[in-house]
Amino acid sequence: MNDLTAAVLAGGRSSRFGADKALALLDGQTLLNRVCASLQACSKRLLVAPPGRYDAPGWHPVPDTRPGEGPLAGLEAALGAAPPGWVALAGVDLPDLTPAYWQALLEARTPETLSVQALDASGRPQPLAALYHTALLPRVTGLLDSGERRLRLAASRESTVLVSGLPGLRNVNTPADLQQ
Ligand SMILES: Nc1nc2c(ncn2[C@@H]2O[C@H](COP(=O)(O)OP(=O)(O)OP(=O)(O)O)[C@@H](O)[C@H]2O)c(=O)[nH]1
Repeated sequence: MNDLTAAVLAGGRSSRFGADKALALLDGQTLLNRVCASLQACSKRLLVAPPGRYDAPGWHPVPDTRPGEGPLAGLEAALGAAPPGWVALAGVDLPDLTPAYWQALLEARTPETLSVQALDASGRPQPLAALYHTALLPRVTGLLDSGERRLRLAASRESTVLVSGLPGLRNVNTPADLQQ
């Protein structure tokens, strides 16, 4: 994962969880540390979150360009801070991601690809554990400027490769999600 920039998004409100879910524990580790561990092999590692909120050694803090405006805005900050090339974007609330998951996405790229996303158990792409090319930055900025906030529109269908059958897509939104 040498040519990959990691970007973990941790600027959310955790309103459904009721406390900061980045700091919730699963098997003795915070969700933030678990997600970061899956991307530790990346050459550059960015943590997109409010300044000073988390202590993550080895992770470069990146402030949101549009604080509180959601994951698409977090992606804009990540693509703007990354060197040209591929970015692995991860929500802090996907604690079962592994290096093997990211490796599978990397291997699915083709020359025309600008995003690689995995299909979850219900067959929907998971845009919060996905690869994005920095060439998408103008599109993402245009979407945000026009009032769009849906992360799934960050890349066109034609430029997105979908991968099925990958484990690791548990998404923690509520305390009950942690028990499953
Ligand atoms: N940097 C950044 N990350 C965000 C922002 N909004 C959400 N995230 C992150 O994106 C991921 C998915 O967030 P959600 O679960 O949809 O939103 P949330 O605000 O964390 O939680 P809820 O308040 O329960 O909706 C999490 O890792 C959040 O920390 C934002 O504005 N900036």
